[in-house]
Amino acid sequence: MESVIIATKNKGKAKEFEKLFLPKGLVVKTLLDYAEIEDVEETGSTFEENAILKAETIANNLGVRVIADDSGLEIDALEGRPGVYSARYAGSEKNDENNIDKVLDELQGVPESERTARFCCALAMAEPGKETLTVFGTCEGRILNERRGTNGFGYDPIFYVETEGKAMAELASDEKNKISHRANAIRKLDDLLQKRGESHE
Ligand SMILES: O=P(O)(O)OP(=O)(O)OP(=O)(O)OC[C@H]1O[C@@H](n2cnc3c(O)ncnc32)[C@H](O)[C@@H]1O
Ligand SMILES: [Mg+2]
Repeated sequence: MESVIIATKNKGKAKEFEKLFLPKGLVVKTLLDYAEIEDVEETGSTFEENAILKAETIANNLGVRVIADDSGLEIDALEGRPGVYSARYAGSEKNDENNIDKVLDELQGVPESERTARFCCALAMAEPGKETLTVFGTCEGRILNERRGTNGFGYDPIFYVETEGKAMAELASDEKNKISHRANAIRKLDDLLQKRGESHE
């Protein structure tokens, strides 16, 4: 089977990409398969900039086409935070549980109607000698007062999806993969490639 390289070390993302690309007949490889590759510093101020940084650095390093995902949670009552700092919101160690606690603390006393938020996902596809493509997907929701569900990763237990009537972490993976920011971004990438008469190979 053909393969696609995703420049991520996040196990939660890796699992989702595997399931999202399998129906396209593509096996996913991630940086978890290339332990020797060092982390790319995410110095950009937007999801797009960071996705491009990760994709181009790893594509040049490996000499092949690579897709990178930079994603996170934008909370309106926090002026868009944690945003590009989502992975390390509660400190320099990446810790999903501490990140959730920090968000819940900051939103204490904020009423339901003002707890609107969205997950964002920028994907960049880079290949040495070619123009880098970027796409952007979102998923609207609101922040719960406490955790619900154990599926998914990151902020999924406190992100309520109105259209599903469930927290993201209460959705089965195939349900999340229909409506997520990541799924929406992949659909846009597929459309862009199709318009250009290209494919993922
Ligand atoms: O950079 P890579 O290696 O891909 O892994 P990362 O975990 O550092 O990923 P990001 O820099 O894109 O940071 C995104 C953070 O946003 C959160 N996040 C992204 N997508 C999410 C999702 O689908 N569900 C819940 N949280 C998500 C999660 O906490 C991630 O750590
Ligand atoms: Mg990162």
